[in-house]
Amino acid sequence: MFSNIDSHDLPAITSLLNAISDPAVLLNLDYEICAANDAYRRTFANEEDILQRHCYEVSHGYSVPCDQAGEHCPLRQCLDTGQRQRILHIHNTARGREHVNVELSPICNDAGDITFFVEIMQPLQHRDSLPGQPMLGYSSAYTRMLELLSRAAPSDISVLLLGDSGTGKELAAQYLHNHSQRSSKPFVTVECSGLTESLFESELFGYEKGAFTGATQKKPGLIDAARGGTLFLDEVGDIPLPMQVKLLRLIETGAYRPVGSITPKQADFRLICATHRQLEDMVAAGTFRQDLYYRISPFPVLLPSLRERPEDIVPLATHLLQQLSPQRPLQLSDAACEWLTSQIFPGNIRELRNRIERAILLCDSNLIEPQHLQLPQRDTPALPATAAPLPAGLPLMPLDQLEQHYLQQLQQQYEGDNASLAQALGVSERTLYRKLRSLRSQKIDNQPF
Ligand SMILES: Nc1ncnc2c1ncn2[C@@H]1O[C@H](COP(=O)(O)OP(=O)(O)OP(=O)(O)O)[C@@H](O)[C@H]1O
Repeated sequence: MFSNIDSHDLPAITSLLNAISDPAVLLNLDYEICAANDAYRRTFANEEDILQRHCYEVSHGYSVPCDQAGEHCPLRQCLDTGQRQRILHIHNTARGREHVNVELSPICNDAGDITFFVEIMQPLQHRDSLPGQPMLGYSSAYTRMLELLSRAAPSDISVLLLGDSGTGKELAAQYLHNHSQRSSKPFVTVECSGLTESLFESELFGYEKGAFTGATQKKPGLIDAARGGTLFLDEVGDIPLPMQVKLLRLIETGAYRPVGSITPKQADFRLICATHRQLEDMVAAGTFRQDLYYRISPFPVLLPSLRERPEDIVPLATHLLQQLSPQRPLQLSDAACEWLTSQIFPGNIRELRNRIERAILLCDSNLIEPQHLQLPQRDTPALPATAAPLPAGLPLMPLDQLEQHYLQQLQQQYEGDNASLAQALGVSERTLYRKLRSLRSQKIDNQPF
């Protein structure tokens, strides 16, 4: 029947595969499913006969192998390297599209040539960061990010979550905690921006009675609250330099002293940090300690912005619609989907969420149209009124030169507030920094138009 498998062998191979509790199949070199265990049939086959069908067609509905459809193909990689491969893929299941951890191992003949593969699949269950708050996204940029999270979650490694505002860094931190061995212990968030030095110490380390005016009783700190669990330092890039030293000491020694106490205490937490800032640039500028940067960043994960995953906008908007208005059977019209996909959301998912929340209130029927989603004035944040219009009769010049003049002028108007400037221009701060860097390196003259 199939390459090298006799139909008489099928029951024995199937019962071997049944020894694996996760869904598993035997594949041949032609990507055909030669045998499948019961768990696979229950999870993915949906009562269909899947033997002799191609894995890429059953799993993804493709007519060609994944690597020819622009995705990573573990079978191809396994063939190329001869090694076991692990990857996070999106599979069609009876419940719809789901992320699945795929592990593919080669089986060789006596001559050492690969003849078959055993593929074991673990659906990435409980993708919820919080109850009812799934990490939603099917684009390859998002799937790659989710794969990193799922690999890091079970270990105790410190993770640094990077990404623009509203990309889901806090949700990702919750996900890491919920899928870690510390998940039954507390998840404690420290909002680092705006903390003064004394507040930082007393909030984080706690204090003894009488340690300072107003300390009428002993108070445990957030490190105590996170004992055994996860400490999430949000906006870690906003911690001023004097406090960075204290944080570094804590991370390096695991020891701290409550304010007013002489007895050191031992901390026990897994550290997750997040920032929308470019920490490497801050290290270069001397505003973030290099030693602290290395301590918090052994496993950096970049959360993609919505601009990098426009195909996720409509699924996200649909999910938000159901989440924010569970009682009403609201839907997005085709025009609304088209409009949403064409938009730039500098505030990412948070901004999308705000638009949906507003549209729910404005829509009287069950169909959300573009006008419910559009803001009254402009759809992209307007530049301030002080932004000078380009003068008429502007000499013809290369576009990149024009961009440089324009950015230079805007930078003066924004007085160095690059975060606001980036938002107004609809680009990430990272992109703006890159453009400004090239502007500085080219030393264009400072003349306005
Ligand atoms: N993948 C996702 N699926 C569904 N909702 C999401 C996803 N990512 C983020 N959200 C929602 O978007 C909003 C913003 O997410 P979150 O607060 O985690 O972003 P953030 O990157 O931490 O933002 P900031 O840097 O401004 O603090 C929240 O309401 C969150 O529930």
